Amino acid sequence: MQQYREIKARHQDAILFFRMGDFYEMFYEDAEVASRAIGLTLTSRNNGGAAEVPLAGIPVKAAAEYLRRLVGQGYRVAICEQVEDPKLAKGLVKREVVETITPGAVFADDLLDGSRANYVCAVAMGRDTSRDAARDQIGVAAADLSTGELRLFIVTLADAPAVLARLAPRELLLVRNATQPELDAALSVVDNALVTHREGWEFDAQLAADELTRQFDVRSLEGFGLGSDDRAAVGAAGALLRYLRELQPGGLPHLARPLVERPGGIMPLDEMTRRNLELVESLRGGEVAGTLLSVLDRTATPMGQRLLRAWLLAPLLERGAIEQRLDAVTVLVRDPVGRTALREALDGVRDVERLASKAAAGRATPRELRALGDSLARLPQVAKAVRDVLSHANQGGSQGGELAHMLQHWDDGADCAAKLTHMLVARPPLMIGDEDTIAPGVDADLDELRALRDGGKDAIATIQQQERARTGIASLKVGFNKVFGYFLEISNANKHLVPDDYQRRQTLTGAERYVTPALKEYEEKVLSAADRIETRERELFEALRRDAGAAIARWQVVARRVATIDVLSSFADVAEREQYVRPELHDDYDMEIVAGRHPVVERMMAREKFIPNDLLLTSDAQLIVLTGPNMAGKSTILRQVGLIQLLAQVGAYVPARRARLPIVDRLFTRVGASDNLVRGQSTFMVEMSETSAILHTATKRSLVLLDEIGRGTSTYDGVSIAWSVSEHLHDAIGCKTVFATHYHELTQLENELAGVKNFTVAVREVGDQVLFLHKLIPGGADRSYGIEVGRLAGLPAPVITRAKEVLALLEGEGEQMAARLTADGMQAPLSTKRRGPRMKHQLHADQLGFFGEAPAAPVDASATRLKAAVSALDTDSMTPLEALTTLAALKRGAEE
Ligand SMILES: Nc1ncnc2c1ncn2[C@@H]1O[C@H](COP(=O)(O)OP(=O)(O)OP(=O)(O)O)[C@@H](O)[C@H]1O
Repeated sequence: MQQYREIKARHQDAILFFRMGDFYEMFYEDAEVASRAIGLTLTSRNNGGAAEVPLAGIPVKAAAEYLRRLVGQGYRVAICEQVEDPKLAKGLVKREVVETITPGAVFADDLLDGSRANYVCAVAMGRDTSRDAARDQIGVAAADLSTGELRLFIVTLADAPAVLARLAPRELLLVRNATQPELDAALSVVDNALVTHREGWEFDAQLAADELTRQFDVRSLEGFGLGSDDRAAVGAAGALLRYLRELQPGGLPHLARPLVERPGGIMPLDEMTRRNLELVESLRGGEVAGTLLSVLDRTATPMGQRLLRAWLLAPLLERGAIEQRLDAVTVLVRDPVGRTALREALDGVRDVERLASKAAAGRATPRELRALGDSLARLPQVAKAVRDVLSHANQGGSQGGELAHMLQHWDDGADCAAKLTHMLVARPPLMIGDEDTIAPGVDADLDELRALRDGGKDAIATIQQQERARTGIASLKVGFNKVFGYFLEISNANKHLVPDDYQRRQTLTGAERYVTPALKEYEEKVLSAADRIETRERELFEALRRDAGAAIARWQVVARRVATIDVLSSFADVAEREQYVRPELHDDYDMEIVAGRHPVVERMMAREKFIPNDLLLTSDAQLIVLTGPNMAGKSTILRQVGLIQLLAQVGAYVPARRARLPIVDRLFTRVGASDNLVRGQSTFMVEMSETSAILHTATKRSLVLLDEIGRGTSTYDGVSIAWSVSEHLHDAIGCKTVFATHYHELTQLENELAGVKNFTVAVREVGDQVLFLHKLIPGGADRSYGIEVGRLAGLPAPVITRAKEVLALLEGEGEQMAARLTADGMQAPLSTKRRGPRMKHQLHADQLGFFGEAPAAPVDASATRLKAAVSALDTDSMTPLEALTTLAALKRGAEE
């Protein structure tokens, strides 16, 4: 236990799997935690007379499954192996922790999702002093151990959540005890990540620079595009490297040189937009089904699948870069035959990125190394298919954009592929020794040993014939087991025929097993050959794996290119199948979508059922107020505009007949009330902070899509906020905006502001039923048909009838109110600038009065009346403003 305690002391925060023979044992608290977490049986062990030690063990062979479950629940597990042969050990067997597995640092396939990267991110805060006004700067270092990818991000505090949400790390490394409330807020977008705190000095930029230069064997970090102002990112990378090295004491030979990303090239997508547009996860359930990703994913390789996901979360901002991708998609769309050939070539390509990483980390099994070889061997076909597509395109005068870049300095590692497929058998075993791994004809020694082994086996088979003839026992057979080796088995019925020179080895119920000197002689040959074969195979295999792994940088590059080709061809495939068009991008303001469709909703119905819609946003119509009944399709139109713009900036074709689009610098989508209660904020508060973020960040070049601002509060507060938000977006920001709302009052904005246009989604009334036409037409809606939708949803008939009565009453009230307002000399009923607080108050009191729940001011002065009024209040459903207003009314009542 002494050895255990010493090792455990160095791995306090992990569950220690302590190797003892064929088991990993866990002791004390580790055993208790593991037994609770994954239902292991807890036993105990007598610790030399001292107290009982809780103990739980798992067989080494079954460890992968237990690991998967523990790590899946967010635990870290340190694997402590016996690092010397117990037979050769003098005294206690030496043991060491060979790796620590955490949710963010795993290699095993069953702990990874092939369709997404598995990042561990270190985040540090710094200051950018290079500008006139020093600004907070966030450095994020992200590593995916399974692919060897290392990325550094230098972002502003405001953009940090977008980057982190995009990376969706499984594990976060933060400075211990740092008081950084701004950073904590930014980090709140990361769900379900294991947080690991590290000492502040580990994030020191100077130390980190040393760490990085040592790891990548370079003189300075300038070659990576890192300068002295990037202290936060460098610090984060240093801390991350140090941490990963601790987890992998064997080193990180497969870690690629860092790719640095700065603001500018990529549009930061905030969490609400990412969620509301359901880019890679559905709003409900967080699944891929029903997302943009699910529609666009026709990739053939896991690398392509991962890259597609990353692209959808990182739209581009530079027109040149976008056009490069679009050019590539165009040549692929125009050449269906070439594209089919390309997709066929891609089809058998496995996860080169992860397989190569395993090879470099010395973990690839024989089967995986062969899969790497087979996949690399297919790459020349991929290159040929791309070349064919490009040469067709060239004949038509097109250069091929990004696709052409993929072939520049193309290195598919044909040499290595040939070596791997030549040296390894076609279907190698999972482990050396189970079956042959190295192909025949590769190594003379090995061939000779195999001839010996096979000759021995043949000789043994001959012995069976000879001995049957000699003894006359037809059922005599030669067998083998690991304990006794080769033997001759004779059933009890024939025991009397056994010759004298047979030596008995084993007695079974119905038979006896014997050996002869000749059998032993061949057995010796066969077994020693088998031992030597395994040793030689291991030598050859490990050398081969080292060679393949040493070229990791080449494989990382080619894997990335294959992924890009795969995504581009997936875009082309979807474009053709779903009849998407190439967006026409320009640098001006206007946005024109002709017959646009929602890529996901249209797939949920027969193609002709989905009604396409046109949308024009220009400086004369920069803010569209979109009203219309419930269920008419307002949210669908809103989202489809966002998705079309996003797809265009990702470099994909878009679901429309024609789309002339500007490049927008930001895309904001606030839809409905998102459920942020988990984060301890009220729905309305969340809505307001999201709106506030948009107003602070949007520019003239942004696209803002708002659905139902202000719904979470009282009608008058809501309308007032929606009104002033629209004015601000129109006057102060000037961005393109589509504002879907049930507040029909907002349609009056069209009369007041030059760039506002009203649109509505048409419905037709047939009798007392409503037909949803889903067609966008100019003008405003005057009714919501909410009750009709309630009826469709199955509200009981009496409730519907009563709702209609109440509506009629309310509408009567509204008319009276309008009349009163006009009498008061108000121009536009909702020109809030002109309407003072007194008036708001008065409106409110009317509203309360109608429902008769709260006391309308003035309240009777007597204490009993006041008490009754207070206890009648439904405080749970009141908004803060209602509460204040009512309180003021009560106070006035009390004072009278
Ligand atoms: N263009 C369209 N063509 C065909 N069906 C559509 C179209 N747009 C929407 N729909 C259908 O109508 C349903 C309701 O659409 P949506 O949620 O966009 O309505 P809404 O006006 O935003 O409703 P609410 O105001 O109640 O939120 C969609 O789920 C879809 O089935």
